[in-house]
Amino acid sequence: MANICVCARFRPAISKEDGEALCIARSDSRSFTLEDEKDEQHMFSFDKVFYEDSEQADVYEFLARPIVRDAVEAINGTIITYGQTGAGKTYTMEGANIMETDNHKKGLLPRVVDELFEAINSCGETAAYKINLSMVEIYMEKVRDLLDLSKDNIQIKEHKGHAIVLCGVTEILISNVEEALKFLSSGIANRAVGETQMNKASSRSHCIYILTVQKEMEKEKRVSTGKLVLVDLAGSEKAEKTGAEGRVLEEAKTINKSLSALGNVINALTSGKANHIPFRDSKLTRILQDALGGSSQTALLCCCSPGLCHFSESLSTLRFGARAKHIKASSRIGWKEEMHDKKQEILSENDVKLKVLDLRERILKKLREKLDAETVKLIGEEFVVDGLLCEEVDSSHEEGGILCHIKSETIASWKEATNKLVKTIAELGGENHMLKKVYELMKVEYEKMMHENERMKMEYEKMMHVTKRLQANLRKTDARYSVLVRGFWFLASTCIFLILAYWLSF
Ligand SMILES: Nc1ncnc2c1ncn2[C@@H]1O[C@H](COP(=O)(O)OP(=O)(O)OP(=O)(O)O)[C@@H](O)[C@H]1O
Repeated sequence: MANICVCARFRPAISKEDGEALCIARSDSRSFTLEDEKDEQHMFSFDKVFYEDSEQADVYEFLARPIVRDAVEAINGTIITYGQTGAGKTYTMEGANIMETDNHKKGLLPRVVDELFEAINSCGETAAYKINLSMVEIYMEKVRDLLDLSKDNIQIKEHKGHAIVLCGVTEILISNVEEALKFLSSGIANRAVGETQMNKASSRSHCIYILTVQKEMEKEKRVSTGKLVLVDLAGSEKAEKTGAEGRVLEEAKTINKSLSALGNVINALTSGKANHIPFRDSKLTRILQDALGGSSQTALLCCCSPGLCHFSESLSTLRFGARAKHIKASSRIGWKEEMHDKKQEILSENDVKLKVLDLRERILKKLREKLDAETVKLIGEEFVVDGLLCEEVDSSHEEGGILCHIKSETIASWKEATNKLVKTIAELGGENHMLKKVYELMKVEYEKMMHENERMKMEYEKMMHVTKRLQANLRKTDARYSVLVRGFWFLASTCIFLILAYWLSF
């Protein structure tokens, strides 16, 4: 998935909206028009649009499945649901209920869990997997551990390798789908939920589900990790419309503030002058730093209500999505290049170590020819102690870990590049095919023209021959004509002379 995959979803009208006019006119599976009461139209295009009749499974297949598959291969991914309160974010994420078994109502989260376990169970014995689950919510600008409510102010730190870490968050090792759903269900029960006019069970917090997939390859003695983050954002809302007051109003203000901070980050990332991205302006943007500014594969689902009365909220949600669509790999390249440089640095360090090792082996081999084995061993150890020569490179050490991490980043960028290449190759293939056809046509035309040319050449030669003959005839005719003229003048002058002579004789 290049850059950010942005989709829009319109939920069906709910009972209290029955009979209400709709604000959406479908174009195709990627674009639609939003219309207000005055028939003013706003065209939008996304990677995919899920209309009112779309299935939960369709959303999962398009938006989440590729990211989940990649997480198993140690590529980080983030899925975010965004939108107005009551627009269907939680329904999309969790389903009607996290334990829901009805396939029509089952949300992204249980499907993600299913797919993760299916993927790791079908990979054979080449690798051992561990899946850990963490769940936090950002409520009133505090990060709370939903799996251990005593941790109600978790700190966010940035690791050396730019990864965002939640310090001390509970991580539960889950070994099967049932266990995962059980913990998810108890975490969800701990979420801050309140009733607003718009939504009976409105999420008053941003909820973040983190599934970490650790893959241990025994043969290669390597461990790699893929982090899958699902974010169910709290809904943006207009206080006057939701009828919020008191605590609910305070919650709404905090939610709107953090969503504005998210909007500012998106604006900074898409403005092209991203010297400073205000990730630190809110807990939400800080946690999403990885997903938006880093190397994670990210999918954003803009949830909207289809009713005309929600037009302005839907418009602002969709504008947010349209803006996010412009977050390009370029703003995330800095990180990738840094990782690439780091990788090169480590690789060249290892290269030097290998050369030194080779030198050590050669020296010790020479010494072995002259000295006994024990003395050579002692000298070898002395070399290492003195720092003259190094010990063998162990790829499973710290660098191995960094390399694994870098590898996942590199795989992601290579994958992205490969996808682009495949697309370009397909396009070029099409162009090539067309050019070949044009070439064939031109060849036929050229041959026709050459043939015509030959014919014209022959015609020309014939004409030249005729012209020459005509010229020769003309010259002959000219000569005859001058003889005749001269003869005529001779005869005429002779006659005149004879007439004069005759006349004079009288
Ligand atoms: N695709 C859908 N199909 C059927 N019902 C839906 C769909 N999407 C949402 N709903 C229903 O709409 C209502 C509001 O949805 P939901 O709670 O998911 O909204 P939300 O965006 O999470 O709101 P908030 O931000 O307030 O938490 C719920 O009753 C939900 O069951």
